[in-house]
Amino acid sequence: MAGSSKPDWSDLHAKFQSTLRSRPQLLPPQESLLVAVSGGQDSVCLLKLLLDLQPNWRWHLAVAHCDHQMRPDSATNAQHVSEVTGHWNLSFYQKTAEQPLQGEAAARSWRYHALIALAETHGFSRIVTGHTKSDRAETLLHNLIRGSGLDGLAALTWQRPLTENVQLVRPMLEIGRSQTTQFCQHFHLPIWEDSTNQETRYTRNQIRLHLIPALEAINPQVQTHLATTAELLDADVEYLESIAKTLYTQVSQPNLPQLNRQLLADAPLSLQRRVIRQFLIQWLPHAPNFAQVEKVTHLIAAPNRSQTDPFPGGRIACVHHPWIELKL
Ligand SMILES: Nc1ncnc2c1ncn2[C@@H]1O[C@H](COP(=O)(O)OP(=O)(O)OP(=O)(O)O)[C@@H](O)[C@H]1O
Repeated sequence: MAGSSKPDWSDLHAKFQSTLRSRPQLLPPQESLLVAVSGGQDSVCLLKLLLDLQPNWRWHLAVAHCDHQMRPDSATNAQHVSEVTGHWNLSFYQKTAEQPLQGEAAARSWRYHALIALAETHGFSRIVTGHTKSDRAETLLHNLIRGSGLDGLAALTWQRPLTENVQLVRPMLEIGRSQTTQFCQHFHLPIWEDSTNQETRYTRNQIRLHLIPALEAINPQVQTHLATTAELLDADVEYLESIAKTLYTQVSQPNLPQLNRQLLADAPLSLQRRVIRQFLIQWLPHAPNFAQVEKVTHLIAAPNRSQTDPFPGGRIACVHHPWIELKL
């Protein structure tokens, strides 16, 4: 395995460094970074890049691995990451699920909680993941197929707060998976091959193995173009969300589940939907889906005393002019 004390500078090192310089808020010098390493090529590539740049940037680096217990070889996978980390003289933190997790979504949700807990406990301000440009393109397509709005298409942002003290950072969004493959081969990095990667069991793998190659046959640059689309939409989402947030404070009551529909009536539909989504997120136990947001949006112009069916948890939205109220 190639050491990190005298890095053999590659094009990818230069590209990565240039991304960090052009986005100085991502991984500022001396920051404490908890690198989320699955053992796969993307996160191992990320770890080597960070290690090689570390002398200049003086970060405090450590590695976190989450064992979802979803595969029979998951403990060996964790052991592999621990050994790679030891070889590079970094601290290693692991979380193991108490019981095998069911499905990708459950695994992801548990993983983020586990990573946040590790970061909070050990004083890391940033969790850094190996998401690539290819992941961004695949996530955009995945969300498009599911009928997502702008927010889902602005897939995988560079950085977002997870808690008051911890940020999630994805510094490899300009790097494609073929580049991480080449990098790992060039430096003989020890990669853990995920046994589910080549299976088409999950939608995301189907997108990766079938849809992207079909789109690349039409336009070889499709991954870059999709990632650019996500980047553009991300800025639009940020802008719309900031206006919606201001409008929400103007039309809502601080501690009551009420919205002033008279004030909302003149806003564009796009903002009405965003405000109502924020309202439902604040007052319902689960994030609302599109149909639920639509039902409440229709109440803006509905006759007095109109109401929706009950939402999960039993609340209904009803019109009590000029208010839309959530009631039990
Ligand atoms: N078991 C794990 N332990 C630690 N980090 C992990 C693990 N699995 C994934 N990661 C981190 O998440 C990144 C993305 O991995 P992957 O694409 O497999 O996840 P995902 O389920 O699609 O997650 P997301 O919804 O966040 O995209 C990896 O590069 C790595 O940084």
